[in-house]
Parts: sequence; C-alpha cells; structure tokens
Amino acid sequence: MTVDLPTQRPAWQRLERLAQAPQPHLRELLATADNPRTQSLQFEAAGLRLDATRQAVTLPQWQALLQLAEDSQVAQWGQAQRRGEAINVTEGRAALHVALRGSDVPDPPWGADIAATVRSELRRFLAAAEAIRSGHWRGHRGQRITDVVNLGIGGSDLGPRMAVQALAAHAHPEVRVHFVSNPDAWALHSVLRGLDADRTLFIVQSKTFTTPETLTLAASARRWLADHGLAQPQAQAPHLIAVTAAPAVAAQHGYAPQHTYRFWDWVGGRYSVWSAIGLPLAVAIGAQAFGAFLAGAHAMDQHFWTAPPARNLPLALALLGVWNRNFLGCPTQLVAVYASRLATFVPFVQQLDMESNGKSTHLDGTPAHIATGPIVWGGLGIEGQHAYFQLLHQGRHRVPVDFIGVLHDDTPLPLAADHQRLVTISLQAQAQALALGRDADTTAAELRAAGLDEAQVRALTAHRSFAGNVPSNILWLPALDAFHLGALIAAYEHKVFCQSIIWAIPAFDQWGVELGKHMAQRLAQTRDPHTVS
Ligand SMILES: O=P(O)(O)OC[C@H]1O[C@H](O)[C@H](O)[C@@H](O)[C@@H]1O
Repeated sequence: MTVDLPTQRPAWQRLERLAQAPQPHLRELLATADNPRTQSLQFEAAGLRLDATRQAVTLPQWQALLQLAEDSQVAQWGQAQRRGEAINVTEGRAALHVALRGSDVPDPPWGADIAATVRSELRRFLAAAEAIRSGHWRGHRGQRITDVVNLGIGGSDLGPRMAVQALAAHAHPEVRVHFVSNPDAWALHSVLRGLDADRTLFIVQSKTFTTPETLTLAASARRWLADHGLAQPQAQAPHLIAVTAAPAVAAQHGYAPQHTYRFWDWVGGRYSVWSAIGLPLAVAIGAQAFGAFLAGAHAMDQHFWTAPPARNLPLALALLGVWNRNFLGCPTQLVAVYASRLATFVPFVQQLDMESNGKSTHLDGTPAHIATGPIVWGGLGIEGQHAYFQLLHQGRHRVPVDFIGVLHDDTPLPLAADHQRLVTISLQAQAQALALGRDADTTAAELRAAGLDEAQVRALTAHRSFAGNVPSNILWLPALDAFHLGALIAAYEHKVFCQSIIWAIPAFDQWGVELGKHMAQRLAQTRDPHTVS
C-alpha cells in the first residue's frame, strides 16, 4: 500500500478551497426537507440508522469528501486488513479483530488456520461461560459461582464492562459480573467486601500479562482467597481464570492452563472485546447472545467492505469527522448517549478513538502538520443537557455531537413508554436546537409575546438568542440488544480506522501509553514510593 500525505491529495486541496468559501448556515441547509443533500446524508447498516443531515456540509463538500476516501485508498486498506496484512506497521502485525466475529464465514480472507484457531478458542470460552451460568462450574468447596470479578484495565476492561452494562436487561439473574480496573485498594475492597470467596470467580484479563495495575489487583484477589481458606494452588484454580495473549507468562504466575483462555498479538487491546476478553459478557448474557453480538459486528463488517462509499455508514462517520476536524477546525467530538445502559460507551470510544488516532507522525515517519484524532468526550445526553450543554448552545467552542439513541425499549415498567418518549424527544430537540439556534428577530418576537416591554426585550435579546449551526449525527439503534450493540461498536471501529487511513497515521499502536508504563517501571526500581515529587 502506498503512502502519500493527506495534503498532497487533490480532494484534500479541493476541500480546503471549499472550506474557505462562505458556508451556508444549517438553517439554510435544512430548509427543504427532501432534497439530494438530505437523501445523501442518511445511511443504514446492520439495522442501525445514521441521520447526518445536520452536518454542516453541502452536497459538493460531501462529494469532495467521498473523493478524499478514494484518493486515500480507504477501501484498499480495508481489504488489506481483511487479508491479514501487517497494517499495524510500527509493530509489524496484522489487525485482525474482524476475524474474531467472522470465524464461520466460508473461505475467510484471513485464512482457514486463523479461522480454525479462533473457532476453537471461542468454543472453549463459551463453554466456560455456560458452565458458570448453569452452575456446573463449582468452587473448590463445591459451591455455585454467584459472582464473577473482572480484573483488567484499558482494553481488558472497557469493552466487556461497557457491553455488560449495555446488555444488563439480558443478564443472568443469579450470576453477577463486577469490574475492577483501578489498582487502588479501595476499588477492589469495595467489591470484595460484599462477596463470598467460595462463590467468587476472578477473571484476570491482560493481553500482555505484565500490566502492573492488573497484576497488583490479581495478587490482592489471590491473597483474599487465601485468607478465606483457599490458599493452595488446587484450591484457587476453580476461582481463577486468566485471559491473555501471553499464556506462558500467565502460567509462570501460577494460572492453570485449563483455565487460561487466549487471544493473539494481532488483536489490539481496545479491539479485543470479541475475543476471550469478552468472557465476562458471555457469562452475563450467555453463549447464544454472545453469538448475536459477534454477528452484529460481522454484519457491520460486511456492510463496510461491500457497500458503495456513498452509502457506507462507518465511512460517512469518518468523513464527516474529518470535515469537522480538519476543515471546520473543531478540536473535540462529543458523544451523547440517550440510554443509561450505554453510559460506559463513551469511555470505551475514548480509548478506541484517542488511543488509535492520537498520533502526530505519518505512516512514512514524517511529522503530521494536520489535525488528527479529536478529543472525544461526552456521557449521558440528558444529564449533559442539564449541565454542560449550555456551552454547546452558547459557548465559544463549536462542538460536533454524535447523538446515540435507541428506538424501542422493552423495560418492564408500567410507564416505560412515557420514559421512552421523553428520552427520544429530548434527543431530537437537542439536535434540532443546536442546528437551527434562534435568531435575534425570532427571540425578540418571542420575548414580546411573553409580555416583556421593549427595554427588557432590548436587554435580553442577545442573551437569549442562539447562533446554532452546531453539526451533529443522530445514530439510532432499533433496540439495545446484543446484535445491534455489536454493530454499533464495529461501526465506530471502522470509523476510526478510516480516519487513520485518511490522516495516514498508524491506528493500531500506542507508544505514548508504553512510555508511561516504562517510566513507572523505572521509578518503581529506583524510588521510595512515598516520594511525591
Ligand atoms: O491487556 P493489557 O496487556 O493488560 O493492557 C491493558 C492496556 O494497557 C495499555 O494501557 C494499553 O495502551 C491499552 O491498549 C491496553 O488495553
């Protein structure tokens, strides 16, 4: 794959020219509901619907963005990824998380050997999940497991944590799944103090099995087991599972090979929820629903690989993000979720996006002088509306928003439909208010209609007017189930990948994080831990 720099591509230069011309306000762009622009900016994939009509992009600009995807060879890079080429160039590895959710496809482009290995490990860890759920898996003294505690951080925590929370409505009623990622003692203690060691199973998740945070938590958990009469290796074995790409290292730490599940160096940590790292999710929702989770992601993969660029949902997310970042100069991207079960989707996407595209060196080793990955932030949309959304409406930053909503909610509360209506309407109202704003004439007329005198109208009009023109996407899931959650995550994965190709930066390494780890190791060897400066 050849690497040319983004600014050398004709479409990039065309977009720069288009962005310098005066831009129409979103009020103008949205004035006619059904036109070629609106039709071009709506997408569907794997049951998800993307309404990008509130992006501050005209039809010619959108067409130039599609040309940029072509100039950047995004589709070719997608094919290279599928074939298992070493697209993680700085580590000389493939990035084949897509193989984890397509292990049953005939003639897999990543090869039959990888598919067979993936299938066999998938069977192993799903069997473990089912044994835990059914009560077949017993503690050393014969008790059923009622609490599974995930110990891991970063990619070994955020994906499964997010998915377990998102699919809580489908969780096993008798087996609770907990997550501890922070290595301070309280984080672990606050979970363990409510648990019975005989009924507790720890899943120690670490791709490298060298992450000090996770090893510290695991050592403390094993001490807790020992203090509760489970000191010997054979007594601890049924209470400990390891998930890792370094099984030999886990074995050195005393983890039984029959309770060690593996994945591979070609699965990045932040892309690993589809592997055995998803075991806590499989425990929560069962093997069948885990299969649906993989199937949803695979459906999005198929869409990404086969849909034409102009209809391609993840590519659209990527291109519109590039437009906002590089041509409209927006440094951040807000993700606002309108379902409390999706609360941890934001930290998950933060790692996915910022660890992948927080880079400033091009693939060819030259410095990037263009803007790359944005600061991703956000949270629950409705909570945000009552807090920081004020800045979106009237602050000095232009913040593009991804609104994520769920169309059907089957929560068993008598008034669930009323809740759902409020939530959905709030999402739509925010997207519309941010796009349209309210001009001074309309504001003045409304103040007069409310009975204010002319002096009050003069004093308040500017304060109560809204510039609008804030770009947003609305992404609708038909329901919050395993299939559509899988599709949602895969859509964001492909978006981030497409952007890395357009920016010509490596998406699958994380040398900045490595530096922090290295520094901590050096300090640990030389410092008294109580020295604070
Ligand atoms: O899974 P582990 O090897 O323990 O790594 C956990 C995390 O460590 C670092 O922070 C990496 O940057 C993350 O990508 C990774 O997910």
